[in-house]
Amino acid sequence: MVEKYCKVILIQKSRYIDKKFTYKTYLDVCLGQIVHVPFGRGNKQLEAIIVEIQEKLPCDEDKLKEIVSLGEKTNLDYDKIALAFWIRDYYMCSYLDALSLLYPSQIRKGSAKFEDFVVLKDKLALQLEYLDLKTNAHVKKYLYKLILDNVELSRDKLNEEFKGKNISAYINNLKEKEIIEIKSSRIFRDSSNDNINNTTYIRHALNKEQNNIFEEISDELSTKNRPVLLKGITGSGKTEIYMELIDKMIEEGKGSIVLVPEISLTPQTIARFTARFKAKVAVLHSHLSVGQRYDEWSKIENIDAPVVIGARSALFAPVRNLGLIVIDECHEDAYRSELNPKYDSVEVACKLNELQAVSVILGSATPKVEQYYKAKNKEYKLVELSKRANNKPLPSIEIIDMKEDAKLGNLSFLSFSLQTKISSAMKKKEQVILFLNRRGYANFLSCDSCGHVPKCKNCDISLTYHKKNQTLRCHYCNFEIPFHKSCESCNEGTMKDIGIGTERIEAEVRELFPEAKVFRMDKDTVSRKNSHSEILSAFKHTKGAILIGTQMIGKGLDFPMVSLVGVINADQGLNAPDFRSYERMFSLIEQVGGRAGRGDIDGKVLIQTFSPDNYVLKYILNHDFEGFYSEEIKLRETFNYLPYSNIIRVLVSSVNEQNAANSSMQIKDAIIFYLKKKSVHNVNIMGPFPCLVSKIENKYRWQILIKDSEVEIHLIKSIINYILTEKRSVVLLDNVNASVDINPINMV
Ligand SMILES: Nc1ncnc2c1ncn2[C@@H]1O[C@H](COP(=O)(O)OP(=O)(O)OP(=O)(O)O)[C@@H](O)[C@H]1O
Ligand SMILES: [Zn+2]
Repeated sequence: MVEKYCKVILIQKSRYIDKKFTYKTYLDVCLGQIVHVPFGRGNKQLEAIIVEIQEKLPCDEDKLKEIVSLGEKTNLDYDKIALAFWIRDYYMCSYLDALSLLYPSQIRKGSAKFEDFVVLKDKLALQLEYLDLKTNAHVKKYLYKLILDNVELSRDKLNEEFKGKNISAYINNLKEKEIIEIKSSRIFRDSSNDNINNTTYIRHALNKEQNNIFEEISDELSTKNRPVLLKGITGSGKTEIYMELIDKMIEEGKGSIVLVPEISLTPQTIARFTARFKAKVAVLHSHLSVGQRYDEWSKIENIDAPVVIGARSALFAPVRNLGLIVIDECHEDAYRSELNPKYDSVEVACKLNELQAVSVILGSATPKVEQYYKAKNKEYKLVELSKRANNKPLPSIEIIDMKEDAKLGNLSFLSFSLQTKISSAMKKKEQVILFLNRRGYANFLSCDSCGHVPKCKNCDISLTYHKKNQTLRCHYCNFEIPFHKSCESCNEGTMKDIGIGTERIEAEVRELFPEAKVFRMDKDTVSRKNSHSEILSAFKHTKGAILIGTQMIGKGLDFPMVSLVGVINADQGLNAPDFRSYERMFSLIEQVGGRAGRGDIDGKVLIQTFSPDNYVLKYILNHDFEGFYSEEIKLRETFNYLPYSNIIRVLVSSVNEQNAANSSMQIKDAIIFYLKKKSVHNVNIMGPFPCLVSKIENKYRWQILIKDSEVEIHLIKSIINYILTEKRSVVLLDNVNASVDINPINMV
């Protein structure tokens, strides 16, 4: 028997043993297989995944231990393992975290479901038995009839049908006589969404502009195959082009993956795909049970040229012969994981393009500045759709200075102008969308006597007032306390509400427009399964309706009756300490505004602001992405932000504040020490300092920010990696955790 040498990754959470270990074996192993290995001095048996197999003895390894036994085989092949290793290096996570993306523990835990079926073997014999039955043998008669009428009957369904009656004896009797047999078959758990399946879809032939773009993309994919950035204004018909490309893949026998920012927010888009590609489609919802997810995965493995639709993790679905990845609304932050590994689906997809020549299409009306920069620099192929599919113009935009309104004595959160436009839309039975990216009634409460602001007991954040439930709620950890009108701190003052949320806008709109049908869509109204699509479908079918919502309503909605979109507060989020805040403002407003005027009626967007001179608004006014980009990229260059440099954020957290602070100091010292050893002195290291939200869920949070403009990012990363694994016990005090984020989207 030949001896083989396997490098394995232990299935253990500890960062200390996040390395490849070599074992020898005489067993018949394969790559990606789970094995049991002896580990440590006590030779404790642990599970591990094989990531490399060699036939030659690695020279630096003597006295190798031997694999004890074999476990299940997985879908992890050479390509997948290579991708996981890249993810580990790039995003600085553990091997196990990276491998778990491609072989999730949920899939590991799941199992196929089997059910017993009654199968008719001898029809004639059963017919004879049936004729012999006594007239009052009702149960038996009904049972025999069912079996005669159906080729196969699920045993569970039969039990349900004959609830309370024992039919086992009858079935056993037929089995003994060899009239029927019992067969066990695999069944797939139902994971479909009724609202999605009931939608009708009309297939459009591509118009001339779409067709040109389709040809251009096809050309690129068949020759150079760089990632393609499809920049198309809202309503330009990007989705139709994706579908045409997918059709092409199917013809070639290749599978496709379509990523959408959030499955539940895009029922319309999913419905279009399901209606067009039918049984080829597998939808990976985020709320699938372990069993349902397991079944969807095996379905995907077994469909020829499947079309998988899902949120960011669907990128790792087990599609055989993957040909195309489409990332719709590629500017969305949702493509970035905030849990370890903190990967970015767009970057990983582009890596797949490089490693495995998978075609990648990134679609957006407002790509991220760094994405557009890559397209301009020919790293991506840039193609543009500049007209709406139905040739209608983009909605016209008006900016409302709320300071002027206040001078006129308007105390409402809706400007006079917006009120007038809403009422005219209501008279014409058109529809209106009002956008405010904050839920709840008021941002927070403050005592009018002592100024006390109720805060979360677990997080360093003020509580948001939810009027309907009369509660104060933490939007980070959901901690809740009942609302009291009088101040609990000074016992004298009264609590006043400050700022606005969607709940308050809803109340105001109902008061101002009592005739209108009002819908609200935010995290508080969509907690139930399917409630997103229920609200959207109700809105769609109601004339003269107003939909109020957070960023949830900005994605992919295509309602022809919407003539007016109101942005309640354009200034929101602009003061966040984040270099991306202008870019976010531009794309949010452009996207939400893009919901107006998609049908035959002209669209209008009203933007309320207290700072009408903000330069971003100037570009929004003319739908001028190009202008916005050229101004923004200059700022990025001046201040040395992405794409001109990378930011590495080391986040250190602990229940003990002092330990978090001290550990982050030690990490920083260690980074400087090792950089000096490499004779590197000019790295820009900021901090450590407490995060903007300095405590979440009882954990104190400190951070170090490193900007690499001069030095190779690989060097800094490898140093941090070394410190957080090899020197972990030295730099991290008790109960302290550290994680790394490359170019984080969230800096709080
Ligand atoms: N060739 C066509 N002929 C007629 N109608 C079309 C055509 N292509 C697309 N449409 C329609 O135009 C509308 C917009 O198309 P689609 O949703 O694909 O655009 P989009 O660019 O993905 O939009 P957004 O980014 O704003 O969500 C849809 O109602 C779609 O059915
Ligand atoms: Zn909290």
